Amino acid sequence: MSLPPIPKAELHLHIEGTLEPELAFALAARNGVELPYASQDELRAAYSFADLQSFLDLYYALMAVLRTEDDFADLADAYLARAQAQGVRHAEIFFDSQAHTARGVEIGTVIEGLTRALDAAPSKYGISTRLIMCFLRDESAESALATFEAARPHLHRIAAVGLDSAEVGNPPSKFREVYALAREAGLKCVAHAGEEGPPAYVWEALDVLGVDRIDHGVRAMEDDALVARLAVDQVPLTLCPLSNVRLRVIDRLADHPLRSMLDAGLLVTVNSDDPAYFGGYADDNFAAVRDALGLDAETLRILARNSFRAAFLDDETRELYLKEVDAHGQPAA
Ligand SMILES: Nc1ncnc2[nH]cnc12
Ligand SMILES: [Zn+2]
Repeated sequence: MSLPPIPKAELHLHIEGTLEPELAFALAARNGVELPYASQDELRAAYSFADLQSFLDLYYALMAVLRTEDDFADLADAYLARAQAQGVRHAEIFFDSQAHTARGVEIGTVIEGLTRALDAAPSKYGISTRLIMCFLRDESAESALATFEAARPHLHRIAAVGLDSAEVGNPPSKFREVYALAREAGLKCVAHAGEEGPPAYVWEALDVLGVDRIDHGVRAMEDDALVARLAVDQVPLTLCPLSNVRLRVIDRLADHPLRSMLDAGLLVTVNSDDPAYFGGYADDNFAAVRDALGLDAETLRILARNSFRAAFLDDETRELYLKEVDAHGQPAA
């Protein structure tokens, strides 16, 4: 009998990136939205990306089907069901508020819909969750500030802020002010940096925004002083291996720097980013790096432990999850 997937936390997951073609077509029919694809297969055939921007174009276009609280609840519920099957015990979930408010969907609709599914997740799927509101970095700093103010009545639902979308030309320092407000409000802070952008963006995320984690950060490996800083401070990096191949950050999975990052003493985790688009959920990413990089069971256990070490959990819950990882694959006591 094969072992169930190792228990893990997923820390880099865009809920809009879990929209599978089947659900996209179902929501399109429910909401009377016309999709520019004749079938699910035709839509899937469009999932071939030259870079981050070519993915983002499709990712934002498909969001047109998400309109009501029920839509967001159904989207999150479908993700949680898949995550459970992949051994995910805790999920910290991004959402792109501005991508919805720009289409006339209110922020409260998004947050209430998502939290309905998230609130049910512990009893329904045995998964604890956090919500992370991302600012779109290719929108203005003023738009991020307005988004944060619009979210104020909902901040009890939000654990952290993040920064995503088109990286190059949109450095973290552009968002200094809104991150200061978020921290003042008691939120944790993360930011995508060093995916397509240079190591300088990772430095800015650390020193200007004061982030608690870096999302991606693969390009940090180009800067030895930055690697030393990340190692000394044990700043978690949320890697997304299958995403990096699909968005051509690297050519082949075998070229992924994950192993050198571990060897450099970095606190790296493995995540799925936008699994509906990139060919795999959390455990699929674990299996892919295991096979491509020849990782042994102990290294996979370190990655699973790292995911809980890097999560926004209280110490007691973190310890419980770490015990689950250690017990995985051991004979019952
Ligand atoms: N991989 C990614 N990088 C930046 N923004 C994103 N939004 C959704 N997926 C993203
Ligand atoms: Zn991402």
